[in-house]
Amino acid sequence: MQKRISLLGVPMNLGQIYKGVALGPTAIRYAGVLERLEELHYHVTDYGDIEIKQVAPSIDEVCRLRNLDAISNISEVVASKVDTIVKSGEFPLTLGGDHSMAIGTIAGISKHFENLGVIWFDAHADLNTPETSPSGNIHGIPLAVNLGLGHEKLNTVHAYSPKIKQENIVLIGQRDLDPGEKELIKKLGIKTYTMQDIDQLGMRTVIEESIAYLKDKTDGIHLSLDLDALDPSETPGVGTPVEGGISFRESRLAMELLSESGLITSAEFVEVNPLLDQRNRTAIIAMQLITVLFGKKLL
Ligand SMILES: NC(=[NH2+])NCCC[C@H](N)C(=O)O
Ligand SMILES: [Mn+2]
Ligand SMILES: [Mn+2]
Repeated sequence: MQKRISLLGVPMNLGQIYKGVALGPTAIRYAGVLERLEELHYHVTDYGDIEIKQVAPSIDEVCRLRNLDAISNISEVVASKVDTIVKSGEFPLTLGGDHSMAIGTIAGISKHFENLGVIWFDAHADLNTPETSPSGNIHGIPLAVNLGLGHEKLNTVHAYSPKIKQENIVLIGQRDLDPGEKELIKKLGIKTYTMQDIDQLGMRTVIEESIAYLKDKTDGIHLSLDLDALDPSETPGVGTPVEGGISFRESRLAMELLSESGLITSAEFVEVNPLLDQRNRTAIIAMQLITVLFGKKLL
């Protein structure tokens, strides 16, 4: 992995209903992420947080998505910033913020790759479309948007679409899929390791198979890690917790294997909400997973 990292906070909270997720980047910084990465001899440039102006909550009259225009505008800003970071040759490490930020991050990153792979580590698939979304919350649709299946105003962020191909995606950790998402996964044949698959195969096999699946057909892999992939007993500070999740130790193993593969070219850690957390535990776990992804060993 590269020795230069760019850290960028995206305090996005318009993709769901809990405001506290805007404090996620700050909480992960307080957990010491910058210092820990420097101890691992990375040169870290901290670009601070993207400015997110708070807007009056809105619901689009036609498609029922919440805060559509605001998220579309912010995604453009995020995409440009991340694009600049990738151009500079540094590793983009973004901290969230709700998962709707992945509309902007992947828009900025994927432009630089022919075939960007994406590992979506999440209790959810975030593959709803405006038609299938049960909530109208845009954090439930970013992966579909990146496939070009979202709303026009989101699909066209950074002036190209689609951002990624269905065969370059691996989903890991799912246990709460809406009916429309299940249909889409089957229709598109998206590689998916639900919690049942993780229990059957073990995390080592899941990650080894994921790497084997993506390795030859992609020229970079983005890790999009939603902290709600982990079990809420270990990461309670998330807005949409789902029981029966991945343990911290399995997650750490996953990060270790991804680190050793040397294939990860960008990463984001999202959905940390300190107002729903206990003693900053969720941010601390995010920080620990980040350090393992960047090569930290226990001995
Ligand atoms: N990034 C997340 N935590 N997404 C949760 C999505 C929940 C649900 N599937 C929805 O569309 O509303
Ligand atoms: Mn999730
Ligand atoms: Mn998510």
